[in-house]
Amino acid sequence: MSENDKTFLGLDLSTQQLKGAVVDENLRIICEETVIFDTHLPEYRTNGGVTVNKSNPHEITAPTIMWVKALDLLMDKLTVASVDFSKIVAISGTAQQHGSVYWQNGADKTLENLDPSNFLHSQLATSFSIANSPTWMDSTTKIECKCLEDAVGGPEKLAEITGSRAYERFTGSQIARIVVHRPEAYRNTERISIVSSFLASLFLGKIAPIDYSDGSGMNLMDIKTKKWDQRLLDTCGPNLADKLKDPVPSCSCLGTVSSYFVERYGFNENCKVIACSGDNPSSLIGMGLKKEWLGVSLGTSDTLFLWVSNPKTVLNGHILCNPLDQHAFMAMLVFKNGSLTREKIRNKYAHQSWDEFSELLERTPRGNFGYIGLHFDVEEILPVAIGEHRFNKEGKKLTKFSSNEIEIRAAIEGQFLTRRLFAEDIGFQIGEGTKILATGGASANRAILQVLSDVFGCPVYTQDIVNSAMMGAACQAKIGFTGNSENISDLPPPKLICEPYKNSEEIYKPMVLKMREILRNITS
Ligand SMILES: Nc1ncnc2c1ncn2[C@@H]1O[C@H](COP(=O)(O)OP(=O)(O)O)[C@@H](O)[C@H]1O
Ligand SMILES: O=C(CO)[C@@H](O)[C@H](O)COP(=O)(O)O
Repeated sequence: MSENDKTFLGLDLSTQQLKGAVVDENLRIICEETVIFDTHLPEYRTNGGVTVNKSNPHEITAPTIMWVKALDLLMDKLTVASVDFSKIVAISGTAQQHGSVYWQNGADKTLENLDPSNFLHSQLATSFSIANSPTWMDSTTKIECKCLEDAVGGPEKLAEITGSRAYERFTGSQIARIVVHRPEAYRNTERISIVSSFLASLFLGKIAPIDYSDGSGMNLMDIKTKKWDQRLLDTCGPNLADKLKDPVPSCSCLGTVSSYFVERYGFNENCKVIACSGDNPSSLIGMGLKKEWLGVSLGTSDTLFLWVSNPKTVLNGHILCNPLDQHAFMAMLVFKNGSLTREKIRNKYAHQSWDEFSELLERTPRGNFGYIGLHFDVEEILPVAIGEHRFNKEGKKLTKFSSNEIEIRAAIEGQFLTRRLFAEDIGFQIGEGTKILATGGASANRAILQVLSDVFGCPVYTQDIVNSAMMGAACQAKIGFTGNSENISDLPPPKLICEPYKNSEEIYKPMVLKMREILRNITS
């Protein structure tokens, strides 16, 4: 195979869809396909890729086997698109963070002996001891979170060790809940994966290890030593070290693709499988995020992240292991009510049209006459709050606003004001010289980015690829293959999309203060 014939496969198993892209040596996309869970796999009846338990709305899961079937479907789509699988020299992936997969006793053997004439989903149907994987949207583990913090001496101590105080969606407390509520299923669990290492396992034909970066989103790992903390493992469940196995450096080579993919799709038997990671760490890679930039991902969740060398302990946010540099870290803030909330607002006030939504958003003045809307459709992480809240300039609670455009701007400004407030609280340097690099589905919307730019007082850039997590996965494949992280300099450069209006700081600085007051009232 000549140099130029080499290709890489990057996959993104995110909340709402599974995407895959084949890229060439210069990271140019040759082919890209998507499987949307709600529409392409309606038999699983998910909404936004997840299932909300009707009797406990905090319990939000996804059928594990749906993700397997999505991979079968994606591979078919790539085949129909005439991808030459024999040219792919390395595969890697990215996935929603924190979600967990419980492999039934014997699953590793099943993975090793897959029959290439059959679909993966029909062969793995009985391989999961828990059928519905807890997702990052779940918030059922308050009790377990308290136990984790108590085990090491409180939230600060846990944040110092693992990079985060206990969060309900983090995998440690989720495992602990399974141990309490499904003890029999836990006993029958051979191994536990997080969604990214689960994706790697399907290609590897054996249960894959967890990478440092996504592993630091579990409240179980010491982010400095990169080892599981035994006290935390013991608090969550018996023999947990055996079920997790040791984590590995991000972008490390795990082995070659399983014979199933060689025989069924014509992959080269030397094709490497590179450790998969979480969608936010992969986005940091796929954006080529430099030190002076703030990454803002507007996907199902909204996240803010940046590269940090010497992180402080933070209580409202996370420090994760950096996926590119084992001595560095990334700081991150996550907001649950991102795109699905914007979609709700669009459907209610703009006839389900992004064009109409954008037009109405652009028609209202910055600051929105002081009207602020907060929409926490599922329990928010920052702040911990739920429900719809509307306020006028004087901070008086209202039940609705007088027009659709005021509703829209109030909701979008409300989102970005809370994001700025929490970003400032954990010391993100926002101001002169800060540049935002936006990604994720909603970064295609210029009107939304203008509000982001005005509220933060920074210019906003995007890249030619909307899905930086998937591009990050392709980069991981290339880095793992070549063993060199300098090899990803071909990423598209950031393009300036909008700059803040001159008086935006005069408008939004006081509104951040007002927001602080509002949040104090709705969360107390
Ligand atoms: N033009 C648009 N304006 C605003 N939001 C958009 C637009 N196009 C797509 N989106 C949002 O992007 C979201 C999906 O983003 P994406 O980053 O693909 O999600 P994830 O990776 O979490 O599955 C959708 O829920 C949709 O609301
Ligand atoms: O919980 C987090 C990060 O801590 C979320 O960001 C998930 O990783 C889901 O990501 P998207 O599907 O929104 O990309």
